[in-house]
Amino acid sequence: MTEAAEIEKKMYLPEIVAFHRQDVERRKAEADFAALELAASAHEPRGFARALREKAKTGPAVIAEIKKASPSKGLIRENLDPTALAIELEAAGAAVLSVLTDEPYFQGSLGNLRAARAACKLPLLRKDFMVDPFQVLEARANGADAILLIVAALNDIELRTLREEARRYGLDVLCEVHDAEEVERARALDCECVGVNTRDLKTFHVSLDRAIELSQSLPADVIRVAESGITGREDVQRMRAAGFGAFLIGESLMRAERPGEALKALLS
Ligand SMILES: O=P(O)(O)OC[C@@H](O)[C@@H](O)c1c[nH]c2ccccc12
Repeated sequence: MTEAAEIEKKMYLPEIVAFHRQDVERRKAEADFAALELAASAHEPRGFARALREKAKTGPAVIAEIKKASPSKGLIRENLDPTALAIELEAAGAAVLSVLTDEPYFQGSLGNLRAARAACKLPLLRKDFMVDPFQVLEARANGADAILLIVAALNDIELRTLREEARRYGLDVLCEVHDAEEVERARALDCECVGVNTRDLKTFHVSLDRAIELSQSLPADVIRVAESGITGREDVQRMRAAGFGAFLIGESLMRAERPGEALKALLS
């Protein structure tokens, strides 16, 4: 079997989502809801979409992602220090940050989210597989300003429920799509940001061209985010010319010895 066929057979997304559906039940059973609500109301959301929109007026708005590992790439950055990274990426000109909080597949944590929040003033995206409204409360309680909704992972009722919950908690939504049908399903949700993932989460195949094609059909009034596989200034410039205002960049920053310098080079 070819490597691509091997990966395709594994179908990571359904496996990851199934894990989170179970895990969230366990966490809910153990949760102190009063304490979470208190922590959530103590966090004043920093305005994720607003920061992206502002930055996109004058140049590429980068969502710099703090990510230690991934199912497709394995370990990306050993000894990942969310505090140092948040400081460095803020100084280098990131518009906002994305922090992986999935533990088993991306080696992230809610602790990393809290550390990033304490270390910088940038708005933060909780990057995880949201399947239950409980995770929205958890997101705000741990300092997130936005959540990710992956259209491929959820049915329309779940999407609507999670979107409403985000609104209730004052969090913005980055809605992730990767084909025309998903764009249509996303339209009804009226999210602040729509991200086209150039990486198909079922096969891990990356295609910037396909994302560029899809950018034409995105709703006009949203912040258009190009996600994944962006490695250089040329990629950013090409995607920007195609109508993307914001860029979600993880691996190419996390592999750099000095992620701040790598970000500055991307923005130069
Ligand atoms: O590391 P990259 O190729 O620059 O990609 C970042 C981001 O787009 C990617 O991590 C991502 C996009 N959608 C996701 C959903 C879940 C977890 C991770 C992701």
